[in-house]
Amino acid sequence: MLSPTYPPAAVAAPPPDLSTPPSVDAPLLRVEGLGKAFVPGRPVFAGVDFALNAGEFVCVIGHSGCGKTTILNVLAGLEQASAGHVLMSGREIDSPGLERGVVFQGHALMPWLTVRRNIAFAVESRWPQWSREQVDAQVRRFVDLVGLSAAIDKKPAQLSGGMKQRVGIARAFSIQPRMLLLDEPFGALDALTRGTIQDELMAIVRETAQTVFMITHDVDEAILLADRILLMSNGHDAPDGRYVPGRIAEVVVNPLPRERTRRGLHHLDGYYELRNHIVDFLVSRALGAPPSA
Ligand SMILES: Nc1ncnc2c1ncn2[C@@H]1O[C@H](COP(=O)(O)OP(=O)(O)OP(=O)(O)O)[C@@H](O)[C@H]1O
Repeated sequence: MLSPTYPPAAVAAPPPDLSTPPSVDAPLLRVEGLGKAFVPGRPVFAGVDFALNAGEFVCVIGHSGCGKTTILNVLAGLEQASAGHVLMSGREIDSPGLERGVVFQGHALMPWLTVRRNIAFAVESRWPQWSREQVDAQVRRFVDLVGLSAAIDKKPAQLSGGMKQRVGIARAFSIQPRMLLLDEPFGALDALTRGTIQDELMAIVRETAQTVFMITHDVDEAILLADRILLMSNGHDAPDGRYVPGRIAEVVVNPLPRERTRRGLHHLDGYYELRNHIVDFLVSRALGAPPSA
């Protein structure tokens, strides 16, 4: 079954242009009937279907426990699903791979290595045939992109939380993955640093046409960054006693202009409507509560 979409099709989509044939481009990633049960008979989520097109930025939002990280781990190949398939360019994902870069909330840097060596380690794994000069040029390019050139020979303990998270992002981008998987990458940062890194991430994603799947709890972050936002509901017991697994309850297409900025976001037509729609979902529908009278 297709997930409902927001805004309603009549408002969101212009009439189809019948003068050109429909696109035959297959999505980069296709998730079909995905389910995961840690406890038999009570899957965290089930029947999760979505696709990611190349160059698209998709965020997933939902309350704690609905299964966001589990889905991301399955896409990363770090966890096996109980049901369904994840296909990347038509091939099943069943293990980690360098075509998928992952950034977690904790930066997961190697504390004994400098920024340069942390990133070089990833680059050397991706291109083992590269010379030392090629590796170093790639490292410097991505360290520069996240504004850390001055800290390239420092170790993680000498960096702030925001700087460490930038190193994690530079490392993920430096292997030029076909898809980037971000699990609340800015969750531990203060609001100011978070805003700066959001701007940087957006600039890099636009520059590199990167495909991104990102988990966030921050509605404004999703509205700023995402082309589409997947709203997930939690598994719960329905009033009739049936167990209802978590699922993607709705797919929200971001109608705001793609060249938006953090500062200008709340001045854009449609911003408050979109924000209220997502917040309403989180407050009244995401946990499976019956609609209030
Ligand atoms: N390895 C595991 N063994 C048993 N249960 C697990 C395991 N991993 C996750 N779970 C359970 O699955 C559910 C979904 O977890 P998950 O971390 O995917 O949720 P989430 O939506 O990412 O939550 P949060 O927003 O808090 O990070 C939770 O109830 C969690 O306790």
